Amino acid sequence: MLRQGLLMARGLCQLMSNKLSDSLHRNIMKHLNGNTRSGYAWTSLQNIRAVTMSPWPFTPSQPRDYSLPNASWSSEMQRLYEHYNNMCEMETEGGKKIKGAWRRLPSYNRSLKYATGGQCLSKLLQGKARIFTRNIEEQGAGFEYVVFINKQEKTCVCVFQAGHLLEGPPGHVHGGAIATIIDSVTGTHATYLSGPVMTANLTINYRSPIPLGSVVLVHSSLDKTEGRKTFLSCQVTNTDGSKMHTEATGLFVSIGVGHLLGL
Ligand SMILES: CCCCCCCCCCCC(=O)SCCNC(=O)CCNC(=O)[C@H](O)C(C)(C)COP(=O)(O)OP(=O)(O)OC[C@H]1O[C@@H](n2cnc3c(N)ncnc32)[C@H](O)[C@@H]1OP(=O)(O)O
Repeated sequence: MLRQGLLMARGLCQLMSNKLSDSLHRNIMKHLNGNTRSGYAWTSLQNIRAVTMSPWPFTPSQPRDYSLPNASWSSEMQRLYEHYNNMCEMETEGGKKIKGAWRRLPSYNRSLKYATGGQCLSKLLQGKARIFTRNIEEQGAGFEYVVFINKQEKTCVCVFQAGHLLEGPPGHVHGGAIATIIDSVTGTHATYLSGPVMTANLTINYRSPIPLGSVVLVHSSLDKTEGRKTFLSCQVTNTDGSKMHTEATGLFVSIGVGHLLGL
């Protein structure tokens, strides 16, 4: 009898506590969606990982991972996604799944999600800030892309489908949009290899126009590292590699977080 009473009391407490934290959570999310500075979560290394820190008991919602397929992806985009994704995880003869040489990098639309506190963090935070390549809400209209990285070979490939809002010459992709995807892919690759970096130099040769709506591959490879400097090469080709669209080299310089804050 006593035991039953205790169990009921514990259940009631749990129910009240869940209800309370649900309601607090709802209020916090309402507050955050109004772009006010509350809670604390930071998604760093743009396309690499999301680290979410939140004071108990407020569990923030999961951000959308833009690197996952959506309805706007063409069959070619989907095929290449599956091609590289299958190399991320392999099945042994015994049916056991093991890690492959490749990794898909998740991608979010904010580098800083929610933040409070610290002067430095607040200085960086702009509630309305969005990652340049992920700021068009309409699926398929802007940059649709997914980045895979091969740790062993120190190479990186991005499957990129350019939407109609990226037009430059009639029916073709704007050179600035091409530079943007190159900077994002090589910058992500350099960050993965060397930690936080900034682009110091990007040299681009445009060889052949990229048709709007087509799918291309953006390959990035490490040339060398020298102290704080990471040198990468990049090629943008059609999906069977028979046509070179763009070639580039990039220099990325390692920075401390203080550099971004102007300290
Ligand atoms: C959280 C992250 C998420 C990262 C998420 C990743 C994905 C995002 C990708 C987007 C990346 C961007 O768009 S970044 C945004 C665009 N880039 C920027 O705004 C950068 C602006 N520039 C700067 O802030 C600065 O100039 C730096 C950081 C690049 C370098 O300044 P510094 O730190 O004072 O270093 P400094 O001594 O000048 O240079 C270091 C070495 O590099 C050489 N060096 C410097 N600049 C150049 C150059 N243009 N061309 C040749 N060499 C150069 C120097 O000679 C020196 O060589 P030695 O004497 O040692 O031999």
